[in-house]
Amino acid sequence: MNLNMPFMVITVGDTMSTKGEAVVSIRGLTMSYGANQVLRGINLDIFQGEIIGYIGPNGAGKSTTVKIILGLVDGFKGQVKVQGEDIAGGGIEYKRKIGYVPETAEIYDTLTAHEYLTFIGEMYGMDFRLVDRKAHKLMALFDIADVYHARIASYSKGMKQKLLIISSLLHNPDILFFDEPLSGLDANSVMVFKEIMTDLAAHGKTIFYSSHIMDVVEKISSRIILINNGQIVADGSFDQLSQKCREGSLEEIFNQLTGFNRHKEIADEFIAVLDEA
Ligand SMILES: Nc1ncnc2c1ncn2[C@@H]1O[C@H](COP(=O)(O)OP(=O)(O)OP(=O)(O)O)[C@@H](O)[C@H]1O
Repeated sequence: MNLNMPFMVITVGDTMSTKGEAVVSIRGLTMSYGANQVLRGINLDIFQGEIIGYIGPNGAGKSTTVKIILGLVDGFKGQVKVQGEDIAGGGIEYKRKIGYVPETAEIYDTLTAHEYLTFIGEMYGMDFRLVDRKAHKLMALFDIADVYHARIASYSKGMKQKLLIISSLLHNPDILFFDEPLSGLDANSVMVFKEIMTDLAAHGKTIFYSSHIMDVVEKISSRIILINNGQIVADGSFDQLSQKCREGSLEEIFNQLTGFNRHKEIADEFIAVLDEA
């Protein structure tokens, strides 16, 4: 592992001229919570059909970036455009084209999935019967159709996660933001969801996928963006990043670019503290 260049910026993506207009365009994005400057000048263009693996250490600002794009967080500086529309303009129409699986979600869990999903669908202007039929079919494909009329409070963690995924996709959005979408899913469901992501991109959808599961990000992403200390420190396909960093896995690239190699030392110290009398 080469730790001599922990904070270099690696950008190896194509230029805009080869890909048309950006679906999401971010310029000079900064964001602070009080004295804590979380984002320090993010510049980013995301293009149709890309699966962006958006990675970085805990607290790096991944969820904050997504929430700003979705219009859920105010107080940022810089410019964010979604399909050419500046989100600071106050319009909400662009949100119809977006689906979102948040890292942690508040679901109305006294509702049944039937009630919840038809409510969400109708909020997007869908016909009740259409959303009901689609919701039931999608629940069946995730093997949870039998609880369609059961209260969400009775669901396991993975069942709730499947429900969140379905609710993000019901209205067939063009741009998907998935924040740790695999959380709680069993191995079979992970395989299904990975295929769904690939198919969505092949159908021209754009996916912004934030996760700490490096081997999935490595395999699924057409482009990987790593942020550290509020800045983009790497941007390119896995093959491009691995050639530049001379590392074999995304986990090792992550270690190198975040300047981290103390895992063994920290684990040893952790055990030593547990052993203290
Ligand atoms: N509502 C908030 N108020 C104050 N600080 C916040 C708030 N939300 C996030 N932060 C801070 O912003 C920083 C970035 O948080 P964010 O959730 O964007 O990180 P992340 O990269 O998604 O992390 P993780 O990988 O742990 O999910 C952290 O220091 C966090 O404490």
